[in-house]
Amino acid sequence: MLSQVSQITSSKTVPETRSDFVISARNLTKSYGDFTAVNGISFDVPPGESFGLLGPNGAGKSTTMKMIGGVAQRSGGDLSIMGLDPNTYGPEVRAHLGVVPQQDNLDEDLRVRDNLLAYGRYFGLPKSYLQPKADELLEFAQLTDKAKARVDSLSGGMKRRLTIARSLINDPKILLLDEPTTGLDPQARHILWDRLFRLKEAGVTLILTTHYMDEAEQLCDRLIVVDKGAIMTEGSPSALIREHSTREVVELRFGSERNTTVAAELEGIGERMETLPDRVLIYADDGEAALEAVTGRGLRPITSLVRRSSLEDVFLRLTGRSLVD
Ligand SMILES: Nc1ncnc2c1ncn2[C@@H]1O[C@H](COP(=O)(O)OP(=O)(O)OP(=O)(O)O)[C@@H](O)[C@H]1O
Repeated sequence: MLSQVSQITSSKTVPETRSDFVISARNLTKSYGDFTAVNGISFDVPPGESFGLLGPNGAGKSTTMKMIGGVAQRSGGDLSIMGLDPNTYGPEVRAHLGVVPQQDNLDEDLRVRDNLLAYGRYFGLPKSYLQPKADELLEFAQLTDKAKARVDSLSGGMKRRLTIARSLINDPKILLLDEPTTGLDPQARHILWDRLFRLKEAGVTLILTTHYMDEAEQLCDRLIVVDKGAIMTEGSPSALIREHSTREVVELRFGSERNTTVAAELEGIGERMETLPDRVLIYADDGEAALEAVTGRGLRPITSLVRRSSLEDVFLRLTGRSLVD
């Protein structure tokens, strides 16, 4: 189907390109006046990969997505999508992309199924393709029984699924998802993750931004950790955790007054310590042994928790800050 979409939207002769990557970025930069939102980032995404941009608010994730999606012009660097430069081949590149923006921008005046049909018509897709495709996508988004419902009657999770269904109308090879589950409750997030997994299984390349470490760990084969417009590190979630953290972490809460003063008394326990306003983190491969060492010194935290290291710990290690402020 994609070729059909490409034919419909293509106005130029598209060069034959060969690349091992569906997206390649080199020194990608975006400035707004004097402010550099994306500061020379480089990455490659092979086909079928689920690739994440993880970072706090303002890191430059959405701006990067907008450059890939052709919504924002880059200020510098090179970008290739399916071997094509989106600056030169905008419509041809967009024919390969599905875009799920951070804010749902569904047409609230149209019913659920009509949203899909209207979007498909905008792509110039024929009715004979669109009717069955809309039904297939409603099924995929678990919205078949909502086909005739008004969009404003849908829950946040349903709206997100409809936005994703809509982005798939042209059978894209690459799906761009900007903060796909922000604002959703845990159940809605899990349903969405499951749908995204299925797309990945079907061979769609997923590019997603998130500031949720659990989402990145669940969905991403590989990710870049972005802060202040630059890449801090790159790798699979498990490799990043292995490289930048210990196996386990002990979280101790001594009360807001004491958390910052207790550090000296914990000296030497575990491999490393982070003191945050609300808790102290001790990094150790054996968390239980580290906790025993704490209590062995006569220290009595109000709460204690031994957990596996996560991408949050990677971010903290690299930036000294928490992912979610
Ligand atoms: N049109 C714009 N004009 C000026 N500055 C902008 C514009 N768009 C984004 N910025 C700034 O660029 C920086 C990066 O923004 P961006 O939206 O890419 O971050 P983000 O990592 O996606 O964070 P969020 O999750 O909050 O969207 C921010 O400081 C933001 O204020």
